[in-house]
Amino acid sequence: MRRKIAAGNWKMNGTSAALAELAAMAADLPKEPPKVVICPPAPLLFRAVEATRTTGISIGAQDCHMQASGAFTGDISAEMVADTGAAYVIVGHSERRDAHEETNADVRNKAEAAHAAGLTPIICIGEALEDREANNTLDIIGGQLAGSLPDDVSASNTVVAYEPIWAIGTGKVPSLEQIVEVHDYIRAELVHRYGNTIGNAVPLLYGGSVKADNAALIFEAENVDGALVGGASLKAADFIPIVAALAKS
Ligand SMILES: O=C(CO)COP(=O)(O)O
Repeated sequence: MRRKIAAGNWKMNGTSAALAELAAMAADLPKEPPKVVICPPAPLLFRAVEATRTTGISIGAQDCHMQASGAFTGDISAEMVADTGAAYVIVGHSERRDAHEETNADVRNKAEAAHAAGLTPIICIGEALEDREANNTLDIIGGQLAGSLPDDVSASNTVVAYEPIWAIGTGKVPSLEQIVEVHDYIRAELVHRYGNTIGNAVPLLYGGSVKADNAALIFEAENVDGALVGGASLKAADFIPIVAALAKS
């Protein structure tokens, strides 16, 4: 069975006061929880790892640089992320592809840097509204998969997150049929490139306006193995019901 993962991306939200939410999440995890990963802003990584050390929660960063070190003011390397005790790193989020002009090749290089540092990259892909409206969704997703995923993907070292850009922070969620179509396509592409064993084992997350009241329906899709949650991961009271829905699915 594939790993189920409930991941929270706090984006540029949260100061040290937000660490209390991690304790609240840990206290309310369902019995036999899925893997829970919280990705706070980088300044909180060390303390978030400390705060979750004896819980079932893992910590991830929201980005890393593709180089191991050097003159890259303001950036952090995968090795630095790993040094905090974090185990995951989001790469290729659409907000970084957009605001920082990250290309598929950049994302692939970041995923390779993550692997080299022993981190599990959560590699994000997703189409814009104009791609969806022009019926180009699967072409875009296929190109992002081919360009953003490294060759050294294994059953345990990579997670892929499908986040349609038009669903992020908008309250708009694709229909279950649309989610099934894209996730089945991603699964088929992974099997095609990496073979049955690896392709069928890589967890696929859905992201984009996942909330407590729509999570159970989304988790009905066979190739949805969890969620990458933005706004609803900031508060334990909003996030734990999503974790519980995943545990039940
Ligand atoms: O971008 C996202 C997670 O990475 C999704 O954000 P929302 O859940 O706020 O729509």
